[in-house]
Amino acid sequence: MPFGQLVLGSPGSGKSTYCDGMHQFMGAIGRQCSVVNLDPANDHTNYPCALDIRDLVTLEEIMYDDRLGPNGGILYALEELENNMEWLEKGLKELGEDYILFDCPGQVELYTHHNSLRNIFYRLQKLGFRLVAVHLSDCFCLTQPSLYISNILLALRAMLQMDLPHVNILTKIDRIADYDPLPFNLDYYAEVQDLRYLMPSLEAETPAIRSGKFSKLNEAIAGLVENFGLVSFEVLAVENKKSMMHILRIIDRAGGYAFGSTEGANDTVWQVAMRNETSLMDVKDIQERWIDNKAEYDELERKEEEEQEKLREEQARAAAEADGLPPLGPASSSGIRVERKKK
Ligand SMILES: Nc1nc2c(ncn2[C@@H]2O[C@H](COP(=O)(O)OP(=O)(O)OP(=O)(O)O)[C@@H](O)[C@H]2O)c(=O)[nH]1
Repeated sequence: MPFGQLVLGSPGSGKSTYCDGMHQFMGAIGRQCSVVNLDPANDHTNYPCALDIRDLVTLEEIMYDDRLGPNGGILYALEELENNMEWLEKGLKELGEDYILFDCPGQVELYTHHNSLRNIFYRLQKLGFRLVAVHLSDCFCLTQPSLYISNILLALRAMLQMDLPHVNILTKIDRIADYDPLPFNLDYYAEVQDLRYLMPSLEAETPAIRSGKFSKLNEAIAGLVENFGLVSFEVLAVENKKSMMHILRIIDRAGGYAFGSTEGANDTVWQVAMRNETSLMDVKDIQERWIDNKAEYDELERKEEEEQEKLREEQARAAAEADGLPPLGPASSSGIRVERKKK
């Protein structure tokens, strides 16, 4: 049974970098996976692209042929894909891969109200794919209450529209310590606790429109988010292996990968749950990890990785000697290194 992640998020939230990092991380843990590019505007991918929507349709062609702008062009391209699902189905079949990362376009209309993306994945579900929507938001949004609340609304809308197991992630969390100090602990934002505490800073942000109506609107939005009670965020620094491991565990649970590809196969659900429970205890307090003691943790993890690297090299050398082979060069690093794009 194939599994997949739909990587969603507004432009620049880190979707392609995530796909690249997750692809490398899965390679390092021995899980075969492929990345499929579904963004018709993405003409350069850092990851090895197993299947590319641009082989079916490109944004430039659509904009030229149909005289559309970039936003309309992307929506039209996804409608094209929806009408040519055989192309995607055939491509996925030929790949024969058990795990696929789908790098989606950044146009938010595609996962707030336009139906093509939803219909495409609905078709894949019918083919047996077990999918998880992974919705990314740049943690920069925490620096302004209005941005943070907009991102919550966006995440909520995407959850309702995509109607799939869903994991929301605040990306680039390694940068959060570089921004101005936040008025609340990082957990407050990640757990989406009572938004009413943010109201004074929200109103201070826009003094020109402060009014009774504005306050009521904000309270109504806070009430709406609270009533749904669906949104919370995980945090991620894509080059940090522990952070990637934590995210993948959560996604595996959300999509059922953690329970094996067929019910009753291998370990029981309880065995898997027990195993994950102990590993989840390793998760640190995010405020402490990414803000209060970030430098100390970075240094600690760097040393840990160096030691693991040395150990791997020694083991590889010992294994080669035992087999009577010539000594090996340095073992290949399983660290995630992603290419940085200049924006
Ligand atoms: N520091 C840091 N930078 C990151 C991280 N993830 C992504 N970035 C950077 O964020 C920028 C945008 O990342 P992309 O992966 O291009 O974002 P995208 O969502 O694919 O963007 P579009 O293709 O425009 O929709 C790049 O410069 C990345 O290097 C992270 O975890 N930490």
